[in-house]
This record gives sequence, C-alpha cells and structure tokens, in this order.
Amino acid sequence: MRKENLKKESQFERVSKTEIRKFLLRYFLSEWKMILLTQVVLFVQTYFNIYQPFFTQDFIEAAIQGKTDEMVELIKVFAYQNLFLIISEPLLEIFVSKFKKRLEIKIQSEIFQQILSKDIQFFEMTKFVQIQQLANQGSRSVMDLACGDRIFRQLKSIFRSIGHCYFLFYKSIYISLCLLAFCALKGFWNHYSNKLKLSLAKDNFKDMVERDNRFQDIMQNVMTVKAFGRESKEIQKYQKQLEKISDQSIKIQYQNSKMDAVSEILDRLQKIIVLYYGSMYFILEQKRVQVSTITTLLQYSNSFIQVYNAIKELIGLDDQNMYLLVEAIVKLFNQKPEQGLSEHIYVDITQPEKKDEDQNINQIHSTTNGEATSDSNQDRQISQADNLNKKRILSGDIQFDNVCYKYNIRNQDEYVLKNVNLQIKDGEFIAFAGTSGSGKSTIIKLIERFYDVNEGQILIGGKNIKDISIGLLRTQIGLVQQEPVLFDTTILENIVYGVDAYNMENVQEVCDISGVSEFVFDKERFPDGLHTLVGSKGLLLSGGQKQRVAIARALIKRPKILIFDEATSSLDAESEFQVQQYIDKLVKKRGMTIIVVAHRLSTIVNCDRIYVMQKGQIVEQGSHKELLDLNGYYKQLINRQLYNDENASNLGINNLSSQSLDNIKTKNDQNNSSDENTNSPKEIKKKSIHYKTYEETSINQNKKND
Ligand SMILES: Nc1ncnc2c1ncn2[C@@H]1O[C@H](COP(=O)(O)OP(=O)(O)OP(=O)(O)O)[C@@H](O)[C@H]1O
Repeated sequence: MRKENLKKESQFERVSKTEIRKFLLRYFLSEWKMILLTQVVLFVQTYFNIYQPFFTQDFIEAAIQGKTDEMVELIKVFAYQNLFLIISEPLLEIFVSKFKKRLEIKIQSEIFQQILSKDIQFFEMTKFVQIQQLANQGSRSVMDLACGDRIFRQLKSIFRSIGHCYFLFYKSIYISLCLLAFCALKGFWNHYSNKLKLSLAKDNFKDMVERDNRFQDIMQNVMTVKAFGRESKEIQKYQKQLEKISDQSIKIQYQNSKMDAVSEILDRLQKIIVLYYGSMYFILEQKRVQVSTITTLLQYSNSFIQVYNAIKELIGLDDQNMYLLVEAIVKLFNQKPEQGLSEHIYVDITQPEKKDEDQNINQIHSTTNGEATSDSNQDRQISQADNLNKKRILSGDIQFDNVCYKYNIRNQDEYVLKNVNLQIKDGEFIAFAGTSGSGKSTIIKLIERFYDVNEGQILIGGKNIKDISIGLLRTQIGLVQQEPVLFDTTILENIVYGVDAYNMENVQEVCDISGVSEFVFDKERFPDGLHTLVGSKGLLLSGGQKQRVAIARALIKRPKILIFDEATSSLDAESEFQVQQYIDKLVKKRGMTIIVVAHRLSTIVNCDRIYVMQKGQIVEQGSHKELLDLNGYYKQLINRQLYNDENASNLGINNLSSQSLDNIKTKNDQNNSSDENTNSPKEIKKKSIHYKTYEETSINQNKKND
C-alpha cells in the first residue's frame, strides 16, 4: 500500500513539457482576440521593415539611372510606411499592456485560489517560503512564459526572420541550404547545453528555497536563537548556504560561457562560409555580383537560426528558473483540492458576478470604512441572509462511529485515533480530557474536517460529514484555538472575518458576550474603539484580549457547534481567569453544542459529559462526579494535575478526595453566578487571585480529610 502511494506520488511528480506548454497556452489563448489584433499590426510592421533594404536597393538603382519620378514615388511609400511604424508602435504597447494586466490578475488569482483550495496537509508539508515563491515569482513566470514581452519579441523576430529567409532563398537556394545545415548543428548544440543547464539550475533552485526557508525560520524564532546564544552558529550556517549557492551559480555561469563560446564559433564559421561560398557561387555562375546583395546575405545569414531560436524560446521553456517555477505551479494545479470543498471558492474573474443568494449576503458585508450601514434596505438584506442561513443550519448532534485516524506525514502505520465512538447531542456541553498527545485536538480537526477519517464515520446532524459541503460545515462551527491568530487589521474586521453579513447590533452583542466590550470601549486605552488596529499577529493586544476577540469572531457566525481547543492554556493566570469567565457565561447561555478541549481540568467540572482520552482511545466518559466515583484514569489525571500544581507541590499533597473535587464544582458554580455583573479590572484581579487560591483551599481540605 505504502509502495503504491510512493509510486503514485512519483508519477504525479512528473510534469511533461507538453503539459506545461498546454498550461501556458490556455492563458495565451484566453486573450486570443487581442493577440490576433496585435499580430496583424506586427505582421504589417514586419512587412514594412523587410521592405527597407529592397527600398534602399531600388532607390540607389533609380538614382544611378536618374529616374527622379520613381525616386519621388519610392520616397512617398517610404514616408507612409514609416508613419505607420511610428504610430503603431505606441498603440501596440498600450494594447499589449492592457490585456497583459488583465491576464496577470487572472493568473495571480487562480494561483491564490489553488493554494487556498488545498487541504491542511498541503500546508503542513509545504514550506511557507515555497508557497510564497509560487504566489509571487511563480505567477510572474507563468505570465512571462505565457504572454510576456518576450513572446511578442519572439513573434516579431519570427515574422522578420521568415521574411529574411524568403529573401535568402530568393537570392540563392544553395546558400540557404548551407545556412540551414548550420542551423541544425546549432539547434543540436542548444538542445544539449540546455539539458545540462537545467540539471544545474534545479540544484541551485532547491538550495535557494532552503536558504530562504532557513532565513525565515531564524527571523521567526529570533528570541530562541538569542536565548540559546546561537547567533554566530546561525551566521556560519547561513554563510555556508550562501557559499554553496554562489559555487553553484559560478558553475552555471562557467557552463553558460562554455556553451556560448561554442555557439559563437559556429556563428563566425557560418559567416565566413557565406562570404566565401556566396562570392564563389556568383563568380562561378558568372552572375553580376552586387555588393549590396552580398552584404544583405551576410546580414541575413543568421535568419534561420533566429527563427529556430525564437520558436525555441517561445515554446522551448529554456529559462531554467522560470521553467522550474512554472513546473511547480502546474503540479499545484494538478494536486487535488480539499475534498468536499464547495465549488464557490473557485471564482472565475473573467465572468460577470452571479446574482445569486450568496451575492445578496455579500452586499450586506460593509467593511469598507469599518462601519456597517443601517438603512432599511440593508435590514431587508440581513433578513434574507438570515433566512438563507436558516436553510443551511445543521443540527449540533455529533456522532463518531468506530473512527480510526492516522496522519499521513509520519508514523504511517500508527493510528492516533483508534475506534473512537461518541455521541454528542445538540446543545450539550462536552469536554475532552487526557494527557498530551492522546488525540484530543485530532478529534476537533476531524469534526472541522481538516482531515478525513481512515475508518468509520462521523455524522453531524445525522449526516455523514463527507456529504456536507465543507463551506456549510465550517460556517456552522466556531473554533477558538490555543493561540489566537488575528489578522493585521482592526478589531472590528477581525471579529466579522467569518461572516458575509453583520450589523453593529450583532457586533455589540458578541463583544458583550466575549468580553471584548470590556476593553475596547475604554476611551483612554482604545480611543479608536473597534477600529483599533491590532498589529501584526495581534501583537498590540494582550493574550487575553486577543483570545476574547477570537471568541467574538467565532460567536458572530452563530455557530451550532462552538469549540474551544485549549483556548486558555497559553494565557497567563489572570487572562486565563478572564477568558474562562466569558466561556462559562457562554456555557450558561447554550443554544449550541459546546466542546472544550481542556488543559486545566478545574475548568470542565460543569460539563454534561467528559470524554477521557488515552493513547487515541476514549477510556472513560461521564460527568465529573461520575468519573470521580469511577476512581479511574480521570481521577488519576486530576490528582496528577494538582500534584504538579505549584501550590500543591509546596504543600506536598498528591491526592484529592472526591468530596474536595465536588467542592471545586460547587465553588465554580458560585463563581459563575456571582461573576455575571462584576467586570471591573479590579474585581477581575481579585477574582483571579481567588480563582487560583481556590485550588489551594480544596487541597487544604483534602489534607484535612486525609
Ligand atoms: N499534523 C500532524 N501530523 C502528524 N502527526 C500529528 C499531527 N498533529 C498531531 N499529530 C500526532 O498525533 C498525536 C495526537 O496529537 P493531538 O494533537 O491530537 O493530541 P492532544 O491530545 O491534543 O495533545 P495536546 O494536549 O498536547 O495538544 C500525537 O502523537 C501527535 O504527535
């Protein structure tokens, strides 16, 4: 099976040049009308240019023979032709730049669509630098090879050189045949040298990706590098990488010079032969040799090879770096998109936008100035959007039937989830507990359908998850992750990120529930309120504030399933307390299935049901009390956590009676109810201390019991 996969992968890796050409041709032909027009102008331009040597010849002969009328006629034609050439050149440039801009947008957005359509595994396996390279240099290369300036230069060159070849054949078939033989020789040489250059460029390309990746890695982890004092080591490593790339480049350069020298020798040899053989031929044939004919022959002697080179450059994909980038893009396009991803993510920018229900929703989304409009028309549209959303609502029931899952990347043979069975009813408050690596987050990822199960099935609202469009599924799930990731824009835009329609009442509501209101409307610290910029990765907000914005963002979607994946574990004690307070409030409101992946077990004692996980399996399930009474793995976890807790270890206590843990539950209940109306920072600080010392109280009580 594994071998088969590898075989498939390697087959997939191969992209033929023909496939790449077809790919480029698709873009080229998408602008065929404009291209045709430019080609007609180009053709006329070329014809006039070719005529110039004939004109000189005819004009000199007319002048020698004293035919003034003919000379005037020739001058007139010459003037008209030049006028056309002068006017057509800038016009052509405007035409070309216009459709090229359009094509550029098409290519860039299609590449972006392709990248976003890939599943999570694609992003796990592809280095960020590579993705960035595809989006930037890759799209430029596609543009260049499909419809860049060089294409028009080459087409121009082909037309011109074909004209010159015609002239050569017209003057001497033998010389032309001799030149054709040279052309074949040079063609063979080019083919051989390009193959060599490509293999060298491939290595160089790989090294450059490595270098950029390393650079980015260091920049992102600069604090760790400094903390471990590894600056000089990193500089050395980076220098080595640079030297390797430089050596490769010199090798390529050396190779190129060798190839060019051979081409140059062939060129000069060809000129000598034309000069000698041409003159001899005219002498032997006892024809009247015109100096201008021999000069033109010499001038045009490269025409065959120019036609060959231009065609080769047009279709031969000789620029190694560009070729490699386009090859990577074709691979990207060949790779399957995320399964079940609704087709609507593919937007054909060349087509006028469809007037469908989805678009109605889009119209409501008004983030241009960050303010939602509030006229009656908009209210009507919002209710349309609501209706549409209602039609699409799933129920919050979740069922896992014998689910097995293993990640593809490594541990190919080891399942991280083994025969998981669970049933969550709409509106329940559920928690997953267990040691690190037991598979809790993997369950969440499967519910989000970031991956597909290997065995068994997942049902949401009674429907197999694979039969639900990913677009619909994900609008129904609100996910708050461990590390809140915010976009570098305003708080408001971060909150409304996941919805097409919103009004300020919606925003106010979610801000109140999530606790964003508490800080964002503080005029002193946040004078711009919701329009405050959060900075890159939300750096201008504290961890707790970021997490509250993330909760508001999840809530505004009105999800049927709300998931907190260790949402408070990266926060400091005070922020954790604040965020937990709002999560508890939410739990009370319900109206949706709430799933919590818990780090701190004291936060889940109020759950309807806790699933306890160990090595990818659910080993226990039940309410907090039931699990304590079971006196099994869950209780061990609780004991271990309290034992590891700083306060507990100071007290030297490693066991907790079920009575004291019940006290946690009761105390948390009391906290939740009394927390409802107390939001001042001072109060929160007090409660934070209370919240932390609460475990100590339980432990002390436990000590007494023991
Ligand atoms: N993207 C991934 N690719 C490969 N293996 C992964 C991936 N994510 C998780 N794993 C592995 O799957 C197993 C379960 O991981 P998971 O994140 O689900 O555990 P967890 O219980 O949520 O742990 P934690 O509490 O530390 O977050 C681990 O052995 C982990 O190394």
